Amino acid sequence: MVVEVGPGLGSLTLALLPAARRLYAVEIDPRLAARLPATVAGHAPQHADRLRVLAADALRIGADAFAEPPTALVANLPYNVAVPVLLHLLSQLPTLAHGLIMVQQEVADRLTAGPGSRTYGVPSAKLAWYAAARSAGSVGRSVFWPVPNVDSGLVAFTRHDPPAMPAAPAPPDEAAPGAGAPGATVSREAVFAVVDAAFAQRRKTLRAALGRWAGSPPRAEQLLRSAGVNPSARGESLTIAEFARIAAAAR
Ligand SMILES: C[S@@+](CC[C@H](N)C(=O)[O-])C[C@H]1O[C@@H](n2cnc3c(N)ncnc32)[C@H](O)[C@@H]1O
Repeated sequence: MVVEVGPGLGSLTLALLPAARRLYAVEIDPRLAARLPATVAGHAPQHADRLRVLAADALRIGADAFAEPPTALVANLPYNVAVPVLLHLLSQLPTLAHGLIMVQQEVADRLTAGPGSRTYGVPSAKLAWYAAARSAGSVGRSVFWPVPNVDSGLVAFTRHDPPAMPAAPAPPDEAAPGAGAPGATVSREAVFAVVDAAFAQRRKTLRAALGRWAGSPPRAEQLLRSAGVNPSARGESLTIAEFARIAAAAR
């Protein structure tokens, strides 16, 4: 059960159909969406019954649009909305277990970067909440016509469970109630709010960058300590598990 976002004229669609039991092609342009069945009927008639075209915006689509739960995303993602589309689909389609996407090379670098890397940021940390991602190669601009002014990169991902909350390392009098308790859960929205705040001012220490989010820098420092995170660190050095611990400390 494959989802392809932005099939356009259908060149990738035609390559995917032999390998997919069902292919949901999500295309925002109604003229391109309307042409796709005829393209497939003309070039791959033996697989035409596998295709389902959804004339829709991938940024707004939900699980109810799919008659069968999709398990894989394979797409040459529209470059201007690649990250929001990827994160939206991972949030809306819990059955999406893995995928291979082509995006602009800079975006591929950001999606696959780990903590401490210059390119590690909001897309890397948020994707890490959902999945393990790795670079799966690069595609030079010269293979496209017209030649674009960017290179492209392939990103492969495999969904994993969100980080588990470990026991709070701080003494009980410093810890917020319930912070970091074993097995405790924290919402994705709460974790992503910490990620957004930390990277909004990525050059600042977490104590300063999270000041507004926490209410004040001293309160941010208190929460960071109870989460076992150095208040002098910067967001770019934190794993998604550490962001989750900070969010848990604030509950
Ligand atoms: C980079 S082209 C890819 C075309 C084709 N997949 C290929 O590999 O040659 C982007 C395609 O995504 C579509 N698109 C752009 N934004 C979209 C969105 N939010 N939801 C669904 N499709 C979108 C465009 O209409 C276009 O067909």
